[in-house]
Amino acid sequence: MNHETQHSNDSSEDGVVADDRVRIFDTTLRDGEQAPGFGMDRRAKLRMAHALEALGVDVMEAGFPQASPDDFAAVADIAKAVRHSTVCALARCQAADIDTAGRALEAAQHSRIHVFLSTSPLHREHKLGMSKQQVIDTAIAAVERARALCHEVEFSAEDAMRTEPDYLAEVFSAAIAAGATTVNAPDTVGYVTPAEIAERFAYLRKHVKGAERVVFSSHCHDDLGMAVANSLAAVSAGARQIECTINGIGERAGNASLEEVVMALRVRGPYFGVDSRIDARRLVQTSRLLTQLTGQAVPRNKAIVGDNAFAHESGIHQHGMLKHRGTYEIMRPQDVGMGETKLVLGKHSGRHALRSRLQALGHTPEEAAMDDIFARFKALADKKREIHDEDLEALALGQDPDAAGPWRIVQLNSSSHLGGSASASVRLAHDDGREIGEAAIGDGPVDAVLRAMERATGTDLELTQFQVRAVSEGGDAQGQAQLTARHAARNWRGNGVSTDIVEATALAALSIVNRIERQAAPSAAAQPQVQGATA
Ligand SMILES: CC(=O)SCCNC(=O)CCNC(=O)[C@H](O)C(C)(C)COP(=O)(O)OP(=O)(O)OC[C@H]1O[C@@H](n2cnc3c(N)ncnc32)[C@H](O)[C@@H]1OP(=O)(O)O
Ligand SMILES: CC(C)C(=O)C(=O)O
Repeated sequence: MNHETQHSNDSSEDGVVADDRVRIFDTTLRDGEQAPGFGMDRRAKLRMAHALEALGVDVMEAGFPQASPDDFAAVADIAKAVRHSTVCALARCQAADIDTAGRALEAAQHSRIHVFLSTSPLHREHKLGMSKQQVIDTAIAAVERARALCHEVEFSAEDAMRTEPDYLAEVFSAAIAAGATTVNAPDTVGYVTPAEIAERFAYLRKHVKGAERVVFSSHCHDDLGMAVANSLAAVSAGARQIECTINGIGERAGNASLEEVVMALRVRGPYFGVDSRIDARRLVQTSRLLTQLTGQAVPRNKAIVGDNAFAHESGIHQHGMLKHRGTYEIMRPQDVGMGETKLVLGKHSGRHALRSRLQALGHTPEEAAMDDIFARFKALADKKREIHDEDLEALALGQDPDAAGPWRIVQLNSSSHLGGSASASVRLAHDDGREIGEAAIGDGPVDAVLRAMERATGTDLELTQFQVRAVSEGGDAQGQAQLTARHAARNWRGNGVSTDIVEATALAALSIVNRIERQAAPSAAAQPQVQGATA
């Protein structure tokens, strides 16, 4: 099958390649998929291919058809389905691989065969057993064979960054003469530094014959954590294709992350002077689809797509964000499809963020109440990893103004015994300077703590109603204890909120005792009738 070679490289009339944008060559479905734990069958690969096309990748490397019947079928499926990206297949410089790739790509709207061959001394000698000239001859034969079977050919010099620069230029010159329209210089083992790769690409663009007619491509691995930086350094030195993967998946430590490369070019556009055509608003959904298809999640701190990428917990950051978003964000979450910025309330949060959230929930506590709410918030946050809105509601509720009073809990312990009984001990402090400790045994921890509270405060509480309800999510959810007790021929109601239901009960009892004591105080007559107290 002969194909008129059509440059998908946007080359101008005289064959000089347009320099104005970076082509995104996604290899999620090949380099990404070949890594342990990330395998996908043909159905999964087709679903991912549709997402990559919608994302706007210029090229998607759909697989390695010679690898297996299922990978051949996956490439063929994708070639049939995808219309707005070039569909690429990888092949060794062996006739059978190349012919198989050509067959798999037959239905493609725009097809590319990507042939590769090692060029470094170590690979030449120990892996291939080839001389320099044999490598060149093999590469030429492979490119010429592939040209007859697809629209365009890419040649990769595997382990290019550990290849002698002058020899690498010689190999690329031969591949271009044979018909390659893209030449790719992979950092196959993730070895090079940004300064070195920039120097190498500048050298290649100067010394490769036909350089002006082809696209130079960079394919970086992350063994030393420099894949994205190296890819961007290559762009600065003239590379106009970056090979990358969603979530940075790939061999060993993975490849350059597509979302990071794309957003670096987008956010620092003036610095790089070129951009890709990726629809960045689809980055998060594409990342999550890959997670769903492979079952491999990304870490919370993953750049661009991680759950924490636009989440702020520390009080200083939250205060800054409330004043001006640019204090701690260099892009908007909406730009990558992440939704809204999150100010996560937790033990590192400050008053500004807490007040802001309470106001959003309809609570406008007075300054004095705010200090107490903040203290209870911090105590709660020390126990819970994240504070949910329900927790805040409960705190605001639990901070019933009537509940404030002379008594406060200093220490509380309880333990259950075989057979169901329990013991509890409390240490309470009073505004008048008293500090009282008492212990009690009860039918269970709630009964025991109520008895201990009665003993410590000298207040008889005849429990008439006891309700507990979860007021937030998760295993460490808070519970709200609501008590009704009779004292001095009246019903008194109190509530307490805590992740520990025994503590919630103690707080509820304390709110009743405080209310009773305030009621008994000389100025009580001036106070309004309190909620929950009935004759
Ligand atoms: C850097 C990269 O990521 S390259 C892509 C790596 N991806 C994969 O390998 C996944 C798919 N691979 C496979 O399924 C298998 O390796 C196959 C089907 C391609 C080949 O399997 P086998 O024929 O059993 O060979 P095997 O994988 O054991 O060894 C590789 C052979 O290819 C040769 N070879 C390796 N790279 C190349 C190349 N670029 N061009 C030509 N021959 C090559 C090796 O010299 C070796 O040859 P030998 O069998 O004559 O000794
Ligand atoms: C096949 C080539 C491009 C590759 O994956 C590598 O060298 O890492």
